[in-house]
Amino acid sequence: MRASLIQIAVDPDEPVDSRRERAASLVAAQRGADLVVLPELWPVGAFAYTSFEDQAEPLTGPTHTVMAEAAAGAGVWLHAGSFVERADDGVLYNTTLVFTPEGERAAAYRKIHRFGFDQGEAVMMGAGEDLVTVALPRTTLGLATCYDLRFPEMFRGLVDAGAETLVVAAGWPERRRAHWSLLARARAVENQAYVLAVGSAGTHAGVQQAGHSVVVDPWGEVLAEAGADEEVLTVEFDPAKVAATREQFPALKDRRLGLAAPRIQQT
Ligand SMILES: NC(=O)CCC(=O)C(=O)O
Repeated sequence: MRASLIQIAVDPDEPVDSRRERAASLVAAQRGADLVVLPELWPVGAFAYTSFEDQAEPLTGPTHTVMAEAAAGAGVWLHAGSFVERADDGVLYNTTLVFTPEGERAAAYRKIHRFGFDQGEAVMMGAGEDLVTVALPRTTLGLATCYDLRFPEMFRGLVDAGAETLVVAAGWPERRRAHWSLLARARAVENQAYVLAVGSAGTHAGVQQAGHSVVVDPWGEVLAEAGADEEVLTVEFDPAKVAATREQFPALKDRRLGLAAPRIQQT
């Protein structure tokens, strides 16, 4: 399979509509790929909290329209990163869209773990409740967004639901880049799955982005890694390697599920 990770730069001086058109052009240039992935909140910027209200869109708003057309135009599965969704009841969500090569929406995932502790996204947005997987012809995607990367139990849930390729769309800051690289590899090794982690470039509301999108195989090897600036990272990977790795080194079979609520001995 060939995947293209579009590490788009978010420049506050670029109008959102222009960036949307630019993202669509970048997707159009990926014809021939099986899967194209964009990062978290690239229309507005993951840390541009003061713009969330103004830039919120309904599920089928401009980002949905432009990305559906881009997927169909290029004939690719498109993980369109995430955008600020305003639900019918007015609640905002950090929502990821996935489109088929025909431009049909295959999935929508609302970010489960909101970042910011007592501010920003954590107080401005609702939390998703559902794990989401998407069956492609040769692999099943498990969807996660940025801060989700820190929660291994979520990824194990995705694997239990059949995910073999874990896609993390992020707007990860440069100052915690070491965590990004480490956690992407950890999620791949512990789940014996591919991890496609796509970040953004540029500066979101003064927060320098890490870039360094990365693709890790089920053995924890880094297959490809981007630099800090805008670029498209293209990688070929073999989905069959997930089953092969799980068979050759069957650690997932050694899970002690009965200990999910372990007895505690205190002395
Ligand atoms: N947008 C995010 O979720 C940022 C996450 C982050 O900065 C971190 O986990 O560190």
